[in-house]
Amino acid sequence: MRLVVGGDHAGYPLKRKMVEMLRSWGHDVTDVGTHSQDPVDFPDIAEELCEMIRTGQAERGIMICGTGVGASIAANKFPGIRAALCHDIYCAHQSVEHDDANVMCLGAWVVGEKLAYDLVQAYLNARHSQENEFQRRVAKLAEIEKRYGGA
Ligand SMILES: O=C(CO)[C@H](O)[C@H](O)[C@H](O)COP(=O)(O)O
Repeated sequence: MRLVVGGDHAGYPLKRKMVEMLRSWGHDVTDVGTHSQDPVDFPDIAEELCEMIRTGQAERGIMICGTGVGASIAANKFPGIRAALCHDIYCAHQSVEHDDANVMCLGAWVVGEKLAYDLVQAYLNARHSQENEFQRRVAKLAEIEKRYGGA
């Protein structure tokens, strides 16, 4: 899968390992940074990551900050982005199956490395359900964006 991965300074150590792991699994990964533990602002990383999805350069994104909260708040500001903060396996796959999440957010201060890999695997293996109720709800999210000025 074509993936974009990013994170702030708090997420950097896990993000670096995650990029390596995803590549070893055969994914085509773009790493939008950050590339050190020098402080950066997560909204700037989120913008770059989300733009790659919005322009079709990546199918899904994974964004890692300290808690995953800032990453998810920021990513959900961008039209067309459905970001899910997932720290359990059930949400990791259901966020795609029901809600077609195209960005998964993780907190590097919250989950360990091994759980993070399992969460990402569950997220990437999941597919959005074609059932009417789930399609309808995702379409309504897009309608809300249009009504409130999103592109
Ligand atoms: O967890 C986060 C936001 O929800 C991010 O990692 C923030 O950048 C976090 O607040 C980092 O804090 P720091 O004091 O700048 O390391």
